[in-house]
Amino acid sequence: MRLYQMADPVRYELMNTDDLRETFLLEGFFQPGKIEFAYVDLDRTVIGSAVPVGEALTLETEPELRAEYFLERRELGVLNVGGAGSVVVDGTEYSLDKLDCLYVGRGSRSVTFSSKNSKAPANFYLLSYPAHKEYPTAMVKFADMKGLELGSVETCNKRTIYKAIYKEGIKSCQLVMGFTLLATGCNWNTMPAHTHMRRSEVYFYFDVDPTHRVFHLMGPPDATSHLVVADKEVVVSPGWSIHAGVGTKNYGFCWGMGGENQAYDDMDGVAIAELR
Ligand SMILES: O=C[C@H](O)[C@@H](O)CC(=O)C(=O)O
Ligand SMILES: [Zn+2]
Repeated sequence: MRLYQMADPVRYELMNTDDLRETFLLEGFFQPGKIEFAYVDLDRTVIGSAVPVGEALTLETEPELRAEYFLERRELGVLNVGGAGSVVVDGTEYSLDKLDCLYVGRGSRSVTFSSKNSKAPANFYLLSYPAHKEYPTAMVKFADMKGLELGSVETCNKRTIYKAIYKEGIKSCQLVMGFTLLATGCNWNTMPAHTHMRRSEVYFYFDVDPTHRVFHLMGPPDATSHLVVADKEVVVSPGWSIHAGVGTKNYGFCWGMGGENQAYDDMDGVAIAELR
């Protein structure tokens, strides 16, 4: 498992493009037939992917976790951004079509991933945080999520926020997870931007046209930088950093958070004119 150590705002100011990319941008997930993981020291986030092709893939513990099994002290969120698939948790099967989301509670011993059709494999995005108690494993289908409409065509940021794991939805210890889909012709996410010191956030961009890119904006509001992000890449956002982006075309992204406060609207907003 790759290990990432986050930079603080002081080191951030000294970083060039390569430094920024090596620290905040995680590439190389979604290898066919494999499970991939990265461990980020910030909030002890584990980020991963599972792309089952043919055989089912099993969630194995990692040496760095010093745990008998992966979810011994952790909880896991799973979002399918590929073809139809299923996840079996301790003998119970959950069928996940594209954009269906599963929460797997602490203490679940056996987790396996499979695809319905190897030619159109499931692409499971995985996000895990430490958990202090067990909450029941639960799935929410895309069709049953109530979207929150934000933005407008005039400001190029018309988009729908779908919350899956959150206070009024699937319960968890600290994981908050959902995704945002941009309307055709719109390209700005999370603008106006915000920070939230009580939680770090992980952005996973998907459905980015392979010939297009998203310019992800990060950093303190008065000292922003950008990362050029391709499809299925991940950006880690510390509490002191804004997280927003503008694509050369519309796209989707999964946002996931860990920390001490699950209130979705606990954000410190930044006026657009304050950004530098
Ligand atoms: O803290 C919450 C997150 O930054 C995202 O949910 C914001 C987002 O999806 C959007 O505005 O498009
Ligand atoms: Zn946020």
